[in-house]
Amino acid sequence: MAVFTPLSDEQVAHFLKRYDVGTLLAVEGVAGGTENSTFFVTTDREVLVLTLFEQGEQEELPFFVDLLAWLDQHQLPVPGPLFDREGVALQRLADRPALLFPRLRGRHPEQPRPTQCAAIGQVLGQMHRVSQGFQGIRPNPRDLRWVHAVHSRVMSYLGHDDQTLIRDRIDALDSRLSNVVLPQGALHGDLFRDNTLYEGDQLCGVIDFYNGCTGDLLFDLAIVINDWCSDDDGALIPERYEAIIEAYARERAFTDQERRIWPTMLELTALRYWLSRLLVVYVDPPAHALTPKDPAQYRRILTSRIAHPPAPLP
Ligand SMILES: Nc1ncnc2c1ncn2[C@@H]1O[C@H](COP(=O)(O)OP(=O)(O)OP(=O)(O)O)[C@@H](O)[C@H]1O
Ligand SMILES: N[C@@H](CCO)C(=O)O
Repeated sequence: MAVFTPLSDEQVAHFLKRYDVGTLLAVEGVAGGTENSTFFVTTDREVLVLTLFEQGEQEELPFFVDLLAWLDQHQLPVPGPLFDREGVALQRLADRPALLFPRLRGRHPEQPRPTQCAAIGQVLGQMHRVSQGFQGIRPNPRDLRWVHAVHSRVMSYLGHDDQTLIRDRIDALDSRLSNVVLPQGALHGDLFRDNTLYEGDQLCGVIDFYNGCTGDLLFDLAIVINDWCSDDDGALIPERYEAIIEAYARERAFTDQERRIWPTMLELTALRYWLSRLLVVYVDPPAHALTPKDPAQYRRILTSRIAHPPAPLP
């Protein structure tokens, strides 16, 4: 469930008066999602999404609003935040920060076809090109420094082999990533399949930018490859991998440094999600009773990336 703060129809109707969006017909809580309260709001003119921010770094919300608005202005398929009659996007409702968005059509792809993979590769490449002109700054909070900072918090819950795997990987990443300078820009930061909406092969939108940040563009692509292209054993699925990489490369050419560091970036982002999922399970469970995502899946992805380096970037 993902309505942690219920809202009455009267509260929503009153809230909508700030905007030029028509009058309320219906409000429906959205079942997906784990962090925020989300509602589909139907007016006599359109269908909207209302998000209440329950937790996380709320002082960062202006960055996310600016990034979404920037991508929307550059014709990327994202839900650009709605601005009220006074030009304000970020509001308060039920004592929480609130944003209103257009509702995008479509469903999350579970087993994406190569054509659907090509669509996300193309849009991510376009997004990265456009994001290089974005002025906002929010250093990537889940990079190798974060891995260093948090890994010791989960070690005592793990067996000897897992502890050794994590220590060895951090050592390898340290030596391979020192003095590496890669193309920078704004990142989605969590572009899993369940943060996209498709109708057939058409990508209708990319949502949930609340891990958005700035940093190595390649980090974002590696997150996508690990989630979209891994089988149950963690191995890469070649047809999906090729479709994403080829479509991305048509939008943004890779540098030599990126080509060299690519296998390392896949390992770094696999370790990042293994650790973040371990933290949720053992250290910092969410206040709400939700089934945590399986950390072992990202252990399998990590060991597969170490054993079988990917096909080189074009
Ligand atoms: N603009 C939108 N158009 C259509 N559906 C949306 C939109 N925004 C959110 N949703 C739907 O609401 C669900 C929850 O939204 P969101 O991902 O922002 O919440 P969350 O609590 O941050 O979830 P999580 O971080 O677990 O993905 C999404 O999975 C999607 O189904
Ligand atoms: N996409 C994340 C959860 C939301 O941050 C994961 O699969 O672990």
